[in-house]
Amino acid sequence: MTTILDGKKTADALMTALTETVTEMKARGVTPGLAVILVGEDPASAIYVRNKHRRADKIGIRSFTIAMPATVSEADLLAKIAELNDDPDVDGILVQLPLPAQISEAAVLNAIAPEKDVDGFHPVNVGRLWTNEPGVVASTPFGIMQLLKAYQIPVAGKNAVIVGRSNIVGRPLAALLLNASATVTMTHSQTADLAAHTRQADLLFVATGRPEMITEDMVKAGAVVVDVGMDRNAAGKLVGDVNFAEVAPRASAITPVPGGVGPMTIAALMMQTVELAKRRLNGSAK
Ligand SMILES: Nc1nc(=O)c2c([nH]1)NC[C@@H]1CN(c3ccc(C(=O)N[C@@H](CCC(=O)O)C(=O)O)cc3)C=[N+]21
Repeated sequence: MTTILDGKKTADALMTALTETVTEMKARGVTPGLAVILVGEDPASAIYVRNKHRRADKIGIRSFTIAMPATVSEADLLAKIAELNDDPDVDGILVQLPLPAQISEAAVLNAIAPEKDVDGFHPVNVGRLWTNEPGVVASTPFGIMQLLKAYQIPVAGKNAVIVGRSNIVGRPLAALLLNASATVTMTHSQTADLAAHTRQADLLFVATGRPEMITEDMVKAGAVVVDVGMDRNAAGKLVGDVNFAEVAPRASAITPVPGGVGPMTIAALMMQTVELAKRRLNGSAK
């Protein structure tokens, strides 16, 4: 029997608990505030923006999107970030990726104040993560760790294999798994004999953006499979990076798409926005 790792249900439960925290914070005069900057029209980003605001409204977080045209200049985007860095009502700032080609992603991520960097993409927060110091962590990997925890899936000593080395998923996930004492293998588009690696995985994480690329023969029987993909297949249906129909019967547990990692990413973002806002209650400078 395969366990379906239900991200929607798990996120709902986490958010119910968080609503209580937010209610208490508001009574003490602090409403957590999240600013999202969306440049242009990436479809995955649009889904993310919509679901984020829905979730924030439900739990009492003040969230707003600043939409900028795909043609915006880097200088204008940086000026907007500077304004949000100085806005005392904004606890978290998130710039949706990817950005259009004329804008340097590094310049933008460096411009966000590390204390407001709710995505954990600023080099200071990346450094904290890799040195296992407390800090903000990218929402998708953080959400995945919360999902494993909710299902009491052991991580320490397990062979964790990650397919995909992006800055927003693969790399920070590797750090979190390492901090949780897994034995971590990073694989990517240039890995020789990918299947030889994935077949060793007790825990397999896939974040490549290649629809249904992980097939049954690439998975060890009884593995836990976490699918970070959000792709459209040839028929236009939303699918993950894992061929669910083939792989699910072989796995001990697996995330669905949709309803797996996506809702957990949003839950993680809300949790971290509230964590950043708590500093206002404690009166520390920001
Ligand atoms: N700075 C930055 N951080 C990100 O974390 C980031 C980003 N930029 N850019 C875009 C991608 C995409 N992303 C999603 C998260 C959740 C869902 C989500 O809620 N999915 C649901 C709903 C799917 C649906 O409604 O069709 C699900 O999987 O069940 C989708 C997409 C975060 N990303």
